[in-house]
Amino acid sequence: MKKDSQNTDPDRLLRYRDSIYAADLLVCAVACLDFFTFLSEGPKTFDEICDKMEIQPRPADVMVSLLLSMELIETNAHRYGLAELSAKYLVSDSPDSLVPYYRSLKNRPQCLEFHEVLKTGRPAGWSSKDKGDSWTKSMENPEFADTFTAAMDSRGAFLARKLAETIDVSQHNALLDIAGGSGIYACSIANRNPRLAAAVLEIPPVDLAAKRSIESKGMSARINVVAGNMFDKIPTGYDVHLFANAFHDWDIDAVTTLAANSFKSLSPGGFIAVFDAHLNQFKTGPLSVAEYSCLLMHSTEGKCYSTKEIGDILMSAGFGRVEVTDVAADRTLISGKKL
Ligand SMILES: C[S@@+](CC[C@H](N)C(=O)[O-])C[C@H]1O[C@@H](n2cnc3c(N)ncnc32)[C@H](O)[C@@H]1O
Repeated sequence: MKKDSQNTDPDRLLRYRDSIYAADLLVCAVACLDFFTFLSEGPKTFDEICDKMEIQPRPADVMVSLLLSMELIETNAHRYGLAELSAKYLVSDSPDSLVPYYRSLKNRPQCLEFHEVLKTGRPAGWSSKDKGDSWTKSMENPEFADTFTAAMDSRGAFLARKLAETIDVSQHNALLDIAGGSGIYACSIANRNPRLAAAVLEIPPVDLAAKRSIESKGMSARINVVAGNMFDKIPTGYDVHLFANAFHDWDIDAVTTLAANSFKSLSPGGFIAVFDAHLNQFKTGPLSVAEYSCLLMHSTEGKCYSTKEIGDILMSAGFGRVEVTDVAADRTLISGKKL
């Protein structure tokens, strides 16, 4: 029987799914890189880690955040060193070493893929599909795009409702949900704000999936779908730009371009709303976000950014009054105003 106090928020279920790649990255760090033995020589800077391990900054950054969040490494004065637990158990020549135990799993496909992503910086196939296309390429296939968009829609049933309860658009007129997927965020926010006009910008063929999904929610009269590429042009006439779970698919240069495109086309007085799983400013947690970042680093060109990284990008694009608000399930809303 259900207890009165039982929490039915799906936080745990989201986390089980989103953290699925994290343990493989730990195995890869221990068994493929022998990373902790390397650190046992003494604390290293991030650049030294990348140079000596011959790994690329984007995946290396995700690995370092994961190990910091797991409290397996520590940071001091921009150097990373061993924590007590890893010094005892994850260094090859320690008498208590568990390295051989981890090494016995190093041929797991996901572990080998991580080694490749770390070395090249290029993402592996979505869902570790053998010789599969990258996520960006896969999204050009209408069948994959439909399945992926339905997945995003199901996650949005909870998260979009929570965001709609949090975001204040009462002084604004028109929202553009950029890379809006099924349009569930635009629908939820429009439902809660009857005066607000709303549209979804999506790249073909996902624009068609968005149209179908919006129609199935009975929202076609309120939510327009615009087909287009957010890197080329963001349509004008909107005073709220929502990027929900969109920045995390791209590297930092691409995210910088998106923020600049947004600032250019947003109406004066409007604001950008970045909704995502963000690391804290020191990139030491939350652990659930550091774990999710492993999946994104493995399968896309992105990762989970920190609140500081996004804040800095928004400010350099020209946005002011940058604010961070907790929403739900370790997701945050970062907003910045075009003053
Ligand atoms: C992770 S999904 C997030 C979808 C939605 N915002 C959500 O949270 O449910 C990322 C979306 O970005 C869209 N996308 C990728 N590249 C794009 C581009 N160049 N222009 C517009 N949308 C793009 C994809 O089609 C996909 O729907």
